[in-house]
Amino acid sequence: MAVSMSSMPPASSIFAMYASVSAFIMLIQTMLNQLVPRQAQHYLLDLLRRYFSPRATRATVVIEERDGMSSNEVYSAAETYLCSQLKPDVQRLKISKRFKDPSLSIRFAKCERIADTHDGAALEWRFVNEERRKTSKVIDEDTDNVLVESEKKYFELSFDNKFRDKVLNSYLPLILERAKVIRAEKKVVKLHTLACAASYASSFVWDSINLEHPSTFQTLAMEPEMKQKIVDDLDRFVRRKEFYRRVGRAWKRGYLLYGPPGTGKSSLIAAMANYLKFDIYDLELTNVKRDSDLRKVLLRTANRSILVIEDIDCTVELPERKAAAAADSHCYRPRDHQFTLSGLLNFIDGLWSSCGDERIIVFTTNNKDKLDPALLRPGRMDMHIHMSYLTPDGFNLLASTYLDVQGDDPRLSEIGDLIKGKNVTPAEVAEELMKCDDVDSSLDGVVNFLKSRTNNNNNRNDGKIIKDEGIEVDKAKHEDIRAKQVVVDDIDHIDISNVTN
Ligand SMILES: Nc1ncnc2c1ncn2[C@@H]1O[C@H](COP(=O)(O)OP(=O)(O)OP(=O)(O)O)[C@@H](O)[C@H]1O
Ligand SMILES: [Mg+2]
Repeated sequence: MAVSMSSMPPASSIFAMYASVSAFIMLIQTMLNQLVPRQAQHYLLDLLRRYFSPRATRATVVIEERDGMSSNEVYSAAETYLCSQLKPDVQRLKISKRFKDPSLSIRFAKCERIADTHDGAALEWRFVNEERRKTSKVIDEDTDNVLVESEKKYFELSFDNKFRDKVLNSYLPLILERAKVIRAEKKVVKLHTLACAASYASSFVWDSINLEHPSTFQTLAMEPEMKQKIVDDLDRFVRRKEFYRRVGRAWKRGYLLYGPPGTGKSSLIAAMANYLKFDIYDLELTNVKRDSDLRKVLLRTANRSILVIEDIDCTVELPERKAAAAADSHCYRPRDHQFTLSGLLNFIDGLWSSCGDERIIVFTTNNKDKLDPALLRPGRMDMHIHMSYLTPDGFNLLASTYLDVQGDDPRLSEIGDLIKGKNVTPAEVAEELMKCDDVDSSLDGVVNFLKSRTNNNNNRNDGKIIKDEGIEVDKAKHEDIRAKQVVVDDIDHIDISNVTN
């Protein structure tokens, strides 16, 4: 962004001003000819000209599309802001829409002038699109994409020079904020997963698709107070930019979600992303072999995003934990990886989080008691959230979203009583609710399902439990894990002791 001065008062007043200044200087020159030596005359006249020449009254800010090889945030914010409040005199626009994008993307197609006002200041924007004779290739630092530039685009923002401070210190920051809000409203949340780019040996790229997960806080069956605490915590986090800066902390927040399979951990992550409109980076650690690779992939994640590491107890092995993990976990996978949990945590706590803003990190586990203490120590994960088996309140919510049956229906209280004391997951009950279209049959199905389950255990008739990823686990071993979880769950229903207010 460059600020330039130009003298642009009305033509008549410029003429009048110059005429009187010139006459005055000529008079002085005549006097000087008689009084002052010739060498000193030049110096004095130069001083006088500078002093009396008219001052610049207009300032122009130039905002180019690119700043070197990076894209210019101010340019993109100005484009978003100005296109969001198009005036009828804008003559030509570019409209596009990618499949699945919810709304149209609008850009200027040719040079345009747009007027705006801010706090008493009249502002004039000019969009300029200059064709280039020669195309040039640049690599976008933000996206690593190769861009072919055949045109130069920039905005010029002109205003009376007396409003210079107002424009730089309040108008442009306001436009950055407005653009952020407009983009957030329109934003399609993306899910990024790691892919190994064949063309760059051992380098990783994030592949992205639109996040189609429809989970929201409204559809999530959880204790209402717990849900509210999470929503409040997210709200507080995103509005506390200044707070984090003031106390010298990286603007990041960590959540540990723990609980049995099918209780909604992944659904909660999707609900968080949909609520905040933050992209998700799903980091599958088994794909990463070294600490250095991990750093590279983390540094390629964007701000306002959620980094998710699922099943952290299974994917990060510490040497001393290998034996125990091999003995009693279904998900132990031998690996030759040269990175460590402490490497991951140090990087997340240190460099990575300090070079970005609004970062959320979520770890999930089915076995909180198997986690390394380094992950659980105070200050590491800000909030520990227990995703529990289904409760009567949770069932009411499922009945309302799946069947449109409300809480005052007498059949719900019967089901609520059956649910108390039984370890059934929301996923299991949701499956029952999906079996038929008819409300009565669905509720009968849930009642039969619940009656078939004995209190507080997960007996199934086949003696085996099929877990995620198709791995079969002995029922006895699984129940041993569940039993431990029940004890842990009772203690740590929800731990928000480290939540800073
Ligand atoms: N709390 C919940 N509220 C609403 N639906 C839920 C909830 N928990 C689970 N479900 C339903 O069950 C499905 C599976 O849940 P989800 O994948 O979120 O569980 P999870 O805890 O992540 O399981 P895992 O530990 O196996 O990864 C969801 O798609 C959703 O339909
Ligand atoms: Mg999951």
